[in-house]
Amino acid sequence: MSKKSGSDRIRSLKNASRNPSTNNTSNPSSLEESYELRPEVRFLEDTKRSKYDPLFPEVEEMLGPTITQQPCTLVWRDLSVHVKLKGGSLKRLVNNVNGIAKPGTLVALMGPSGAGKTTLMSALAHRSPVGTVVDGEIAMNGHPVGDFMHRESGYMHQDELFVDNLTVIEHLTIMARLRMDRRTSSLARKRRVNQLLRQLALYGARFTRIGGLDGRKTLSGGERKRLAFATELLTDPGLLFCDEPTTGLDSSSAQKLVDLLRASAAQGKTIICTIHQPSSELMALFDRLVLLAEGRVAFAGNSSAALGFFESLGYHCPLTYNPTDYFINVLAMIPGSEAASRQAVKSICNRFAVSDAAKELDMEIQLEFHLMENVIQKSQEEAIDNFKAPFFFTKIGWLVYRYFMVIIRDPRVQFIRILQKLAIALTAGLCFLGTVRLTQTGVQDVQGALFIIIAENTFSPMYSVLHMFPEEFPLFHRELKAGLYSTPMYYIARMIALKEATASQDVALSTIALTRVGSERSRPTTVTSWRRSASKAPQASKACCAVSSLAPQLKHILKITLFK
Ligand SMILES: Nc1ncnc2c1ncn2[C@@H]1O[C@H](COP(=O)(O)OP(=O)(O)OP(=O)(O)O)[C@@H](O)[C@H]1O
Repeated sequence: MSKKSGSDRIRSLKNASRNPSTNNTSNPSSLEESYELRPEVRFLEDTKRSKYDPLFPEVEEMLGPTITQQPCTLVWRDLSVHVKLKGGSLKRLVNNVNGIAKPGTLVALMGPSGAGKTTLMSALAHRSPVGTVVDGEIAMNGHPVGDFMHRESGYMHQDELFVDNLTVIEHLTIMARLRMDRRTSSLARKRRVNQLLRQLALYGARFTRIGGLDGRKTLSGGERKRLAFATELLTDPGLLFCDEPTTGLDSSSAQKLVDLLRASAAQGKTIICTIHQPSSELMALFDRLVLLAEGRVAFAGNSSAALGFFESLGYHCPLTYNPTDYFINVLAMIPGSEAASRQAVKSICNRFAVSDAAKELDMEIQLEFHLMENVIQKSQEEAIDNFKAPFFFTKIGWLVYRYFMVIIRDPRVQFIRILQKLAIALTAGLCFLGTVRLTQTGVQDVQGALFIIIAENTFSPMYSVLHMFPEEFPLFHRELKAGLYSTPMYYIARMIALKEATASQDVALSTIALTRVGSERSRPTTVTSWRRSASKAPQASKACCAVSSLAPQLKHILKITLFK
């Protein structure tokens, strides 16, 4: 593929979204052509095959894509978002906003910090935090938004969270199992993972660990963002929300990521994206710009029309200025003159509310609500009801696999634990070597040995899981809200993985210590003691997991357990 100049690329990407003939999900070449794939993802030089390879690329080429996304139109009218404060009063974060996002469009949601961008996007995606009150109408394809939005739309968070010890392909495979319809064949799942690895230029890094502290190669910031994007694209949702996807990336990685968003929009997706300080070239890739300030819409429309609107209000962007930076500066609160800034913002929002652009937008929204009520609602309901989540035990199985990998992929911790167990077992065994006798002293010795073994099998697993929940809570909470699994599923899977991974160590401790202590004459007693002491560890772990889940932070848990 020949290298295109920036403006050529923007033109071709935009044309792709406008031209229905190329705007077809059954033609993956449009994405590949518009997004310049790195040479290594073309597989030509890649001869290494392993059991993790999702599918051989030539088979993939033959089969072509299977998933067909549904075009999504999202409309919101008179939308206000309030948050409940401690005293019970409500604080308004988003104030009576209207808007529309159509298939094939990439919408940039911009505004100064604290303008309400994340709050608005969470409300649109039906992912508002607890304690938030959303008023107004939001509809996707004629259906008021509800829990189905977790399945029908993707949400790329600003801070991407992963199980760091997994490799890219393991992560995507597990996510495909948890997210995709249970009737999707194994072949189709592998094909989807394979497609995404290729399309998002992650194929070369498919065996790379996502993160970790053991000095191994891990994903770069840009690759992590692309992996987060790939995760959301697994089910090929028609609607995608991206919260500051370019934050923390250098300009070239940011450009590549927005190119990807643009290319996805060109395939018919509706993408709403909050973004900070985009360059002019990046901004040119967006179809629509929505400027928020103080929770209100200061402008909505084509980014080129924004300049005209601000100029009509007397705000002239200097030639050397990036227009979007200029708009944000105009709408930002100036320290020391907040009242004047607020007044200026209020006046801009009021002027926009009565502008021709706002009237046009209102008409479009009214029309969309009207059409939706009559035409599409039924088919959308059918499509929503049609989704079949994976079975309970399938999810548990894949979660167990994931957590098992987390445990065994941290060999240093395992190694230290084994050493510690061996040391304790040998010390206890040597201290009480051959002390099992049917005398008063013998019984007391056995009691002492059992106490040490049981204490070790109880307290050591307890403390080793104390940090577990606080560490995993953010990811657990996010995946729980996304409907990937339920709390009981998480708990059961976590416990099974924990038991399987550590049982051998606990059994080894009891066995070594008790065989040193015990004698040939009391083998039945030794076996009973061994069984009882080894079984203490899982029970202790489970009890401590319950304590671990009581508080979201480790310091709180230490306070609970140490009674500080
Ligand atoms: N739970 C809450 N309680 C009180 N105020 C809140 C709460 N959540 C958000 N806010 C306030 O609402 C406003 C909008 O927050 P939001 O996160 O939507 O802004 P933003 O435009 O996304 O900002 P940024 O670009 O800095 O991420 C901010 O002033 C924020 O402090």
